[in-house]
Amino acid sequence: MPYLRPQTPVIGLALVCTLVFTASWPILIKLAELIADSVGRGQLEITGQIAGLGILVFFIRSLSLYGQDVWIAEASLQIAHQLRCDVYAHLQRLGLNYFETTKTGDLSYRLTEDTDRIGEAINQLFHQFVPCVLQLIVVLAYMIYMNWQLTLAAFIIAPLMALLVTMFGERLLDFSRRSQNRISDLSALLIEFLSGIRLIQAFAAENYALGRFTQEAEENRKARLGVEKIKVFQMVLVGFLYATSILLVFFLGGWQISQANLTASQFVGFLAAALMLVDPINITTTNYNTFKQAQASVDRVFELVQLTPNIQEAQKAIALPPITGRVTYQNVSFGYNPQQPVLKNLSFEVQPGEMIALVGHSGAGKTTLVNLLPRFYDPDQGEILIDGLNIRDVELKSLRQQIGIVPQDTMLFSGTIAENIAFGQQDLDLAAIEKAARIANAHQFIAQFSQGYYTYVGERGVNLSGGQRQRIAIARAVLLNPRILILDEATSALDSESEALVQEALERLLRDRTVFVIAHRLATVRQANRLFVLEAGQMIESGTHQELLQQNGRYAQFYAQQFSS
Ligand SMILES: Nc1ncnc2c1ncn2[C@@H]1O[C@H](COP(=O)(O)OP(=O)(O)OP(=O)(O)O)[C@@H](O)[C@H]1O
Repeated sequence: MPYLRPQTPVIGLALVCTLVFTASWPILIKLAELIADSVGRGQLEITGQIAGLGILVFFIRSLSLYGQDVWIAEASLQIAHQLRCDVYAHLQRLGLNYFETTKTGDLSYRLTEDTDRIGEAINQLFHQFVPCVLQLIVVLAYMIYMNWQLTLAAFIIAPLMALLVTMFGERLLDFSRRSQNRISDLSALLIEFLSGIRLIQAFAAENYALGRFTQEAEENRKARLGVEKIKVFQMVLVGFLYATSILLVFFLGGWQISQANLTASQFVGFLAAALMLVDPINITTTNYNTFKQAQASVDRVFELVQLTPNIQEAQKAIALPPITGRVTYQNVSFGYNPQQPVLKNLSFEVQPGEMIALVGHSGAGKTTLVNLLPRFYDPDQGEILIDGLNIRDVELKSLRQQIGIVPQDTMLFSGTIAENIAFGQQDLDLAAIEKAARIANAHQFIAQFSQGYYTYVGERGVNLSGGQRQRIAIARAVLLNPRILILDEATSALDSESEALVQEALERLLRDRTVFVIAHRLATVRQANRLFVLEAGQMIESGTHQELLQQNGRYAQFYAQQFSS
């Protein structure tokens, strides 16, 4: 309803057209009766006049049909569009934990196909269903007025038809749900396989992938076949019952004519009316099926709307003022699931401009520790403060805008290099983008492309090397100019020239900021003001590289394993 309401003026206009269209039915029936009469009597002039009138009625009908269909299309497409945008906006607010456990293909299917199906159902509701129901009522009323006995004969089977259609509708809903879930699974699998095609080819796993794909496609075929069988069976049955009723009408009509209770032309008029019911009966039955299928889509789409983001803004959240970058963790504990704590009672304070290198074995909790700072997750216990303000009390956007992240693998979105550097910003300031790219040692390679900053990257564009991507990510962070920076150092080795360029760019980026770096390089740990050594979610040592080496504790061991060679 909230989506239909804004469209009421447009739908209202369409319904006016529908009424005009419907009103033409009894007129046409009357004209059919009159023309049959005049043809029977051989009155050519009157036949011509009636035909002329008929053309006028058909012309007005056509105009109103056009208005009705165009306005309804406009309203239903607008509703589907609005719904799609709203659901996407809602999805974006859900926490990372949701996306980690959900298949992208499934979500994308719900936002594309399912939403379309809902729009299609709304279109059919107003474009076909309402006009057909009105037509049924008007024509039926006119038939009763003409000859109630014949009408009764024609509709004696109607309750049985209605019962069958409803019964089939319920089964159809069930099958549609299954079928839509299946196709959604198929599209999820397809996205997974296509994005991992390198791996599939590298492992010569084509047959394995094809096997899984075929199996999923087969399930989809079966589910679809179920839906189609129900629809076809229902259509055939309704058609059979309808034909039976018409034959009954012929029998009763013939009897009435033989009794002189009915003239042949009246019978033609009645039959014309009865024929005008064929389409609406067929269409309303098909529409009913479409609605049942759309109901499954509505369930699937609104299931997403009902998800509540696990990261909520406080009711009286304030915008985080420009920060200096002091970060405090107070007794922070966190686990992705409650039974398995990943961070255990962490407490530390980092001063503005300090560079902290996080070191520890894989799985020690380094990424998790920094993920809590932009509130990708909230701690189960304890508090995190920035400049003395609890991050739960500030607006998410203002918090995240002041924290820059340079990930290990840089994701490039389809678009120009300039758009990728100024990612998330509405207006592109090319001078600032170029300046950032120069600081990030990226300007040189960008300038070599014939389109420069307007070169298309990502899907359908040029592919950049690992080192180039990293420098784009650094340029992004330079442009954002955050006080706090999180850097996940790439583990994959670059060639020495590229490595030197990235290193130099990083050194410029890190200057005068509070930095958390998940360190994989010796140069970084040496450069850091302090190292935090994590093990099983606890900070077991902290200090400078030299201090920790002198302590000859866990870091010294770790250093010997990781860096000394
Ligand atoms: N999204 C997640 N859901 C559930 N468990 C997770 C998730 N991310 C990480 N973990 C678990 O939390 C623990 C810490 O992971 P984390 O990624 O923080 O370690 P790390 O020190 O950054 O490791 P690495 O150096 O390998 O990246 C690991 O046991 C990991 O399996």
